[in-house]
Amino acid sequence: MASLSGICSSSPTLKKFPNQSPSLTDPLRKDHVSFPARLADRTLSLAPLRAVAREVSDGALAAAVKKGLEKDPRALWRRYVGWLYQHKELGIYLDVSRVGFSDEFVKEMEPRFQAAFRAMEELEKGAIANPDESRMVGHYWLRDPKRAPNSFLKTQIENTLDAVCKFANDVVSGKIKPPSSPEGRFTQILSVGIGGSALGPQFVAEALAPDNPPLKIRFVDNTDPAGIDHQIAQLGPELASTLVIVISKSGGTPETRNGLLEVQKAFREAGLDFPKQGVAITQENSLLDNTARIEGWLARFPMFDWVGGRTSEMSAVGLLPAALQGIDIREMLAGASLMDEANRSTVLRNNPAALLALCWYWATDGVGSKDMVILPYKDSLLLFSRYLQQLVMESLGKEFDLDGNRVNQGISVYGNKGSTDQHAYIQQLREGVHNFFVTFIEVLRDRPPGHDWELEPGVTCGDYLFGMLQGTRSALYANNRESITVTVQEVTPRTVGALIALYERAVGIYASLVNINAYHQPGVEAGKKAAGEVLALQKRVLAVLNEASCKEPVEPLTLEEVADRCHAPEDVHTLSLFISSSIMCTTLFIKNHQSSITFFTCMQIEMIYKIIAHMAANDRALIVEGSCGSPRSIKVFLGECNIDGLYA
Ligand SMILES: O=P(O)(O)OC[C@H]1O[C@](O)(CO)[C@@H](O)[C@@H]1O
Repeated sequence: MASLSGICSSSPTLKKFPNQSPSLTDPLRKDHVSFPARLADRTLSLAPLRAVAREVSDGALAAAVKKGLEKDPRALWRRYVGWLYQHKELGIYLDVSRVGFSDEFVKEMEPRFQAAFRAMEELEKGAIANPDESRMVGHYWLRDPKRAPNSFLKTQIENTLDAVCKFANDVVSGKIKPPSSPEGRFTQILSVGIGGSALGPQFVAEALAPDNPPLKIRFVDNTDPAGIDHQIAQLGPELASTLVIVISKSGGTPETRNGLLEVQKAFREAGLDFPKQGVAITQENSLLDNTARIEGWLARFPMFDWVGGRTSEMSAVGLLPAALQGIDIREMLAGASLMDEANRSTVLRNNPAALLALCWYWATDGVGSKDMVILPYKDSLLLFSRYLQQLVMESLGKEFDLDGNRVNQGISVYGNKGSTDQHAYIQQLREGVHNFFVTFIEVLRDRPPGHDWELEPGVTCGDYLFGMLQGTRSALYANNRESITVTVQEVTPRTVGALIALYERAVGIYASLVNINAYHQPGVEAGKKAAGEVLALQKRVLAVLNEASCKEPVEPLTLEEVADRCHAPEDVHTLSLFISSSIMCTTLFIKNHQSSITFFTCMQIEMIYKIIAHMAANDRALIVEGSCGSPRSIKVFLGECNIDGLYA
């Protein structure tokens, strides 16, 4: 290993590139980030350094650090060679030389890594690694079933894989056919699912689907009616030869349910028999599973309790759509399994996932102080950053650590692809606010053999892409911006499987380092609950308006009147979720201070206003007098009175 003394020689624990920061007394500087309690040991170790640093004037400090920063190409080469990780069989390299951690930092972190390795070993043996939900975490068993903690789970995994392969073969070969398609075989997949039930399949389809797959894939991954209409319109008459795969671990996610209902309506309107073209991937006995069973859908595949949505790509969730597109899923599994094996090493420098976690910890101070920019220089890997966004942010973005301390952890992830992004935001990365570190994903093979040509003497199109990556990496480093480079030979099922496994494990290890549960997502529930409450309020608004509109003469209501009539004691809890006060709201609160309109009703008025504006924009038999731009002028009633009390 190369000596790192030249890289960060001014102090073992000196954060890299501090010459970037003009003032050590600036409260926004990262030195002033409040460290979570569990990280107090590191804070202490930085304290003497900060004391020294404060004694040095900004200019002198910058000069001192500049001297210490490694810009000598020979020393940098030694660091590169010393830390370069290679997985020979997979043809994957990991270069962490452009992240400025020191030997002392690595030494300091070693006990924590050993603890993380032990935690990972326990997890793989079937420990309850997700304590809040009392669940095992078993996505690693999916690519190596013999590691499952019992033979029942092992058989479940193997049987599911066999069933996926058989079903996909039968569909592709035309043995399983759509009932009324002139094509005589399935030609399209419409995948309905969201979050972990969409992002993996989307990434893999973009990365690996051949130019002419046996079945082409489309996604409904939202409850946006126009988006769903667009997908269905694009299918056109091919709806008759579309296999609809509905994916939801819980089987009750509203967006997915809505997507299903919309697609089923399109089938009815086209005179097609949905169950003969429907497939469900979900947990046994979920709402979706029961629906599919009762309606007699074409097939059902299980999602396991011990696989989280964001780590489900190697379950039926990812494998079935991939196999139907002609992607070699056993190769994906083999790549993931090989990577998992490497990531079981307890020697940090031989463990690529641990090396990534080390870099993340160093770059973000272990508190998410910098964002992770993912830049694959390959069009087919465009969706990798989007996939990683959920994997990293839903796993690491946590309010509390495992001991109940408030830590507000996380690392923000974004990115698209190079060199395209060089013409969008690299300007800021090079010269602007220094709040990120980059991960370059380099693919050595430009295009399949035999297709290359030189567009100028000695230079191919791919050479330009290569040059852009290397140039950007160097330019960022020259301006003290850190980067990691992951290099793969080619984008193949094997390397994609390995990349997914690499990041899954890095997230798990990093979570251990910062002592959080990476496998639950309590924060998502608040938004879901609030959305349900908005819809409940909408129903109450409609009931109130209906009652007033059934009167003779019709009684148009102001927003305050609607709110007053909607008001019920339980709103106090409900509406506290919407404390994003508006001017209208505050004004009303002050104006009506003496009256019966409470602050919470005031919150309700804002939401009622939004509900009415939304319904009015969507031809919902609502008549609004006044201007939506001045909410207090509004009076509203229903165009049709519904005496059956339909909205009650
Ligand atoms: O697969 P399901 O249960 O429909 O959930 C979809 C997504 O919703 C979440 O639960 C929360 O966003 C994700 O973790 C998950 O991937």
